[in-house]
Amino acid sequence: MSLFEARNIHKRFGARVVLENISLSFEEGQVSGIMGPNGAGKTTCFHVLTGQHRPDRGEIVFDGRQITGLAPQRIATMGIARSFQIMNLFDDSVVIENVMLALPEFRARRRSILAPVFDDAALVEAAIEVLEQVGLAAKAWEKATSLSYGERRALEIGVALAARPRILFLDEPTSGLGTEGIRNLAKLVKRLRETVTIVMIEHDMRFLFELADRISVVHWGQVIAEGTPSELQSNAWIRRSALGELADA
Ligand SMILES: Nc1ncnc2c1ncn2[C@@H]1O[C@H](COP(=O)(O)OP(=O)(O)OP(=O)(O)O)[C@@H](O)[C@H]1O
Repeated sequence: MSLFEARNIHKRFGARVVLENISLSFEEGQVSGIMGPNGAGKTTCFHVLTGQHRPDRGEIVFDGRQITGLAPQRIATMGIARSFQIMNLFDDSVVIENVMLALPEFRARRRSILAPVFDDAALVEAAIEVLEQVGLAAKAWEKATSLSYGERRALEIGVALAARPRILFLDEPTSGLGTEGIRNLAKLVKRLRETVTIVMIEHDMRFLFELADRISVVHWGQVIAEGTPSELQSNAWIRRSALGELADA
């Protein structure tokens, strides 16, 4: 059985049907990609899978357990983490504090986010470990605002990893990054896939085709194609569509 499965998901906003009978499955230890044109329903799909939106129909199963309709906080504690399209960091804090605040042991021990955190050696050590995973340990004590855009993206992933998820959802991780930032992010994803299952929405085809084991193409709120990168490169629809920039590469 797949680690994560969404079956026959429907989602509408008023009269607008955004997801129409979407089924997706993500295997443990793999990088899964979701691609599709703007407005296809990809982000809505992530919102439904991670609990921000309740589906109108369908079910979501994680590690054999029904999570359909559970609150996002509950879903997060079960080992499902996500990053958002818009970066969501505490800019006035130092890098390490962003991670510390997201550690489950911080949440368990501290009642107020205003309480001092740096006197807790175990928390600092746990946060440093996460920062090492995303290549930011050397910048632990710098202000979050001093980071480059690519480093901020890595920190955002670190914040998601602080919950020690089994599956990590990334919504357009390359957005806003230049060539070097994308290259560094690709290296980071390759490292992280050793320890966490990854699902990412991505417009950058080169990035996605290089990293993903399997890709689902979402269009008009449906999965219109699915397969390995090489299977998809020969898919007639992909070759015809504007998404097929790699088809002839
Ligand atoms: N809360 C909402 N209420 C009404 N309509 C919504 C809501 N959220 C999304 N939509 C609509 O659903 C459609 C799909 O949006 P969504 O953001 O999921 O697409 P997407 O594939 O992620 O696009 P992009 O690649 O541009 O991020 C859009 O037409 C959007 O306007």
